[in-house]
Amino acid sequence: MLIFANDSVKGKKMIYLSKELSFCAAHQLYNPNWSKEKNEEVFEGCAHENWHGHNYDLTVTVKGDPNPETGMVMNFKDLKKIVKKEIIKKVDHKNLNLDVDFMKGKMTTCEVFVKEMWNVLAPKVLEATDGNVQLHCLKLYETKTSFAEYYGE
Ligand SMILES: Nc1nc2c(c(=O)[nH]1)N=C([C@H](O)[C@H](O)COP(=O)(O)OP(=O)(O)OP(=O)(O)O)CN2
Repeated sequence: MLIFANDSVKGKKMIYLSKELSFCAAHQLYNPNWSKEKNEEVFEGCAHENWHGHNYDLTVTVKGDPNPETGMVMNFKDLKKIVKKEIIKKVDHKNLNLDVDFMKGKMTTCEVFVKEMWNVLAPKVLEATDGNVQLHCLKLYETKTSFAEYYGE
């Protein structure tokens, strides 16, 4: 089902609401079209054939107007449920290269990973809020000092 954002989302009283979630996953950065040597040259230790792991931190930010009756853009609990169901359960304690449907055949860099998460989450947030709330930003920390942000464009 295709749901479009309601006009109110584009209004001026928009509030940005964020929820942070964490997960652990294994991966490898490896381009199958390149030689082992080239992969090791470009990706260094991240190309190691027996994988390596990260403790990822994901910040999900949505935007909308507070509902006049609840005072909420969206209940944090509902946002958490969506992210857990659509993302965390699929990636936590998994191998991103082998186990995750939405990453099949993709490079598992922080950039590609955050973009693919967006493609999964954006329609689910709209659907769950009848088009009243939009995904605004995903911020994915791969390490404490390395992260990618995506705004859907
Ligand atoms: N553009 C990208 N570059 C790198 C990615 C990536 O996803 N996108 N990933 C890696 C590694 O997998 C690694 O997780 C991150 O590397 P790095 O930031 O160097 O990690 P460190 O823990 O060594 O960082 P410090 O500088 O020690 O804090 C590599 N590049």
